[in-house]
Amino acid sequence: MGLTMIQKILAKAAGTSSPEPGEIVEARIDTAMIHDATGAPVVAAFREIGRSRVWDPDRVLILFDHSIPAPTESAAWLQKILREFATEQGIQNLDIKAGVCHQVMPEEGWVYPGAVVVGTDSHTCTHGAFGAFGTGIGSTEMAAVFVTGKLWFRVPESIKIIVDGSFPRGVFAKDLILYLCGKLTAEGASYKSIEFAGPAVEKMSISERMTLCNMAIEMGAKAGMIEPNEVVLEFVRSRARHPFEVIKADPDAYYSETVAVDVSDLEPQVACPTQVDNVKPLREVAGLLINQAFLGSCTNGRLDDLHAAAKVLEGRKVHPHVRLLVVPASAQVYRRAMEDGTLRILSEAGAVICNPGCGPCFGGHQGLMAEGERCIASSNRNFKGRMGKGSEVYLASPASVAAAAVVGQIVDPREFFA
Ligand SMILES: CC(C)[C@H](C(=O)O)[C@@H](O)C(=O)O
Ligand code: SF4
Repeated sequence: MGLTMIQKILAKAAGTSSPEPGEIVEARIDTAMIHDATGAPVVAAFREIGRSRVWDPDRVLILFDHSIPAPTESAAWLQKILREFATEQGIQNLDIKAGVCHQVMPEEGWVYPGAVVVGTDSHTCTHGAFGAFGTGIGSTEMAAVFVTGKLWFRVPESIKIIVDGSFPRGVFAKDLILYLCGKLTAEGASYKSIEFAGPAVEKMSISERMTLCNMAIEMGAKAGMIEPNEVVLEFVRSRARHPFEVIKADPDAYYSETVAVDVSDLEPQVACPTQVDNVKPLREVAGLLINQAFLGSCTNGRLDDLHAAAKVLEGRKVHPHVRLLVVPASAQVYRRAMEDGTLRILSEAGAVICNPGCGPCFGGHQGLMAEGERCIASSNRNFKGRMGKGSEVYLASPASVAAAAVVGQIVDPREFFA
């Protein structure tokens, strides 16, 4: 029996030949990332272990993204702890302004095919878009990684999702992943690795691949992975911090489940409060009034997402009862959107453009809601009270977010793409 992508990556990182699903392996870590929201407990756990030095300061990355610039004194305090830790440990890779960790890591070459990437953030699964094994870990696990450079994993089984067809106008990768969350449910892939494949995925841009892998965790998956194509390889070749090897699944690999989808007749989707798998065709909730629209996050805060929104918003105005918050996922995205005129279009339409980071996605700052208010968001979670106690979040594509911002209610975005 052949091996899946995750089996092969773990085999290489652990120096074993063919680990079976369920087996425990100890893998070498290529990149270890902590951020401002979860970094301080890692430092505390590291101190408790009693070692003085991290195993390799050049493989440790500290990013400030959740609450930047610090909106509270306690956020500033957590960041101070990390700055001091970086200085003490000789960690050069600390960035306070680059943007959302999962966007910045590939941009800066921390993610490449075959790499084992861990972060104290659940959406570290995004990095499967580059053929890496990325996964979120806890703070004490990260402290152990800081000491040893290794971590044990139970080798996951894999689910294969084969995507065929071409997206209709106004329907995007985000609609596909929302549809899949609804179909597989929030526990449907618990501790499994999801491999996305098929002709529609092969054609996808880096950004679309990231959107898919980003939400693997919303189905409970340990990882989401896609075999890199030439576009991905071209991107990583000029950036990768270490030599890498492209790892593909064997043709006769074992999958616990195979799901086939054709996107040709997919329609815009929305995940209704308060679970990511509470997914409906968007038309079923069309007409719901919204107070806020959020375009950003590690799911959909990239240049093509801003472009999709700009296409809807060009020459139009954000509805007077709505605040549209645009938070580019990274400083690079921000600059490109500035250079190509996208930010001007969004600003002229009435959007509030914030500095790169997580912003309102997790209810941190830059746009919380009052009780009874409703937001349509391009992010990945709509849990109870996430963006403010008693408020509601509907998850959708950037196009659906922009369309709702114009009309003041949830509306089918396809009419803007006719
Ligand atoms: C704050 C952090 C631990 C959290 C996560 O791990 O996902 C956040 O990024 C989120 O999206 O809810
Ligand atoms: S953008 Fe949102 S989902 Fe992504 S890491 Fe930040 S808070 Fe988490």
